[in-house]
Amino acid sequence: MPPNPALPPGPKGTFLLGNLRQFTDRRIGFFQDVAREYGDLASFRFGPRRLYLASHPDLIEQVLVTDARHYIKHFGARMYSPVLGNGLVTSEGDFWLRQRRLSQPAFLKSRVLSYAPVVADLTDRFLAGWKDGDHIDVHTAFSHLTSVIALKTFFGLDDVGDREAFVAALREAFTLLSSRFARIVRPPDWLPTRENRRVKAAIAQLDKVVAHIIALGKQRGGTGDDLLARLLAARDADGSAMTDRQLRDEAMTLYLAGHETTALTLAWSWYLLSQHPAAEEKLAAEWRTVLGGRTPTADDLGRLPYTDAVLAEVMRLYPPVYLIGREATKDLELGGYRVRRGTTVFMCQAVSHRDPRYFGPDPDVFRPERWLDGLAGRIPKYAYYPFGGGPRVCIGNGFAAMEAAVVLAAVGQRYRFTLDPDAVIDVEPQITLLPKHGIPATLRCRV
Ligand code: HEM
Repeated sequence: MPPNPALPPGPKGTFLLGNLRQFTDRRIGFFQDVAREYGDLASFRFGPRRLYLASHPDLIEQVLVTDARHYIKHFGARMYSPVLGNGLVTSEGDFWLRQRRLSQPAFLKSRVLSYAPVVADLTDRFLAGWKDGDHIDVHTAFSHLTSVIALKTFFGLDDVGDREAFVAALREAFTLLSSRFARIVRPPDWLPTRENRRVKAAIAQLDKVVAHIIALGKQRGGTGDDLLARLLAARDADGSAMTDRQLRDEAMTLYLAGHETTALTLAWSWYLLSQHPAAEEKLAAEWRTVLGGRTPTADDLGRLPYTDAVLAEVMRLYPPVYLIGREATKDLELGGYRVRRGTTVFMCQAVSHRDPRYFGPDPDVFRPERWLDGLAGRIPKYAYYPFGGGPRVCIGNGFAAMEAAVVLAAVGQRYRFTLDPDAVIDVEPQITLLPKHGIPATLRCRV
């Protein structure tokens, strides 16, 4: 049967903006309402731009896997290309494939597990600065730790000055670019507006800092254990290596894709555990039995089922990447409807992961036990997809799982977190799912 040429059902919007205001006001709430009211495939509009929301696992699989070659990343992802360049997250086609093949060996399971001792050591050092009764913002603290871990394991960077220069330059460039996302009209990049000049200066500064990091990597002769050393040594089938520009783009991409996402997993973990003492106690019991106070090693990682269940449940309720988008490169079919070339299809983990069809009558409840009896094998693959799927699945998912489990167990054996009684915990969905007002808490020593 030919696809229905009509649009899938969806909310009414205003003439000029479409549904953009509803989206910018509530983001996840907007997607939840759209899925609930209009079903597994809905449509809406941002200004002239036509968008779909796919909420059924089969439709998500069709976009991410079956029809993957006919989709590219959506317009929002392209907005960050001044920072990310042609790195793995933003590149397309043959170029992306070549880069993915060159990078993949650095993410082999055995390589990833070899970073566990570095993660453990940096976490121990980080904890040396903590004491019982300290008041912290959990999100800020774990962003700092995962940033230190990323800069060391990705680039071999220890120097505090280099680290701070990189983080500051990146923050400036990213804040400027993020503010462009929700605008329908923005001046073209070549126009010398005040904002464009600031973006240009911020990116020039960032490029300088990254060039320095890459030069340091080359000085070490590519012999280090970090990801950069592995990218420096990587050779294509024709023997060619990555150019400096490619190295810059991949370095930036890995850092950006790889540290805040893991920091959020940890921050939301401590928040949820602080609210669920029974789950926290079970976790502590698992660590006592398996680790007995030791910082976990790579060998321990397969022996911590409750830790894995907690992390799966945290990423179900608070998926660090809560939205994925793809743009059709030709007219396609999806769920019986036509997807015109240029249409963006969104898939929202924050909606899918709370779908009662797959997560039962309590989809909003934090219950790690639900993962212990084989739930992952019973639900469709794309009912739960914190790391995306298909050819563009997260290349760092094994790294993230290792890092989160090591840090959680290393920290959790020593400290608990008591949330401030007047804390307001709310989400701020930007590219990742941030806690809007942070997660203010007091540290309590476990021993
Ligand atoms: C809990 C932590 C993490 C989460 C939830 C996460 C999530 C994701 C998701 C959903 C995608 C797919 C985006 C799309 O399809 O448009 C992705 C892609 C990617 N992630 Fe992650 N990520 C995490 C950690 C990491 C780490 C640690 C690294 C690097 C070491 C990393 C590097 C990347 C890269 C390079 C891509 C692009 C892959 C490609 O398109 O070939 N991520 N991530």
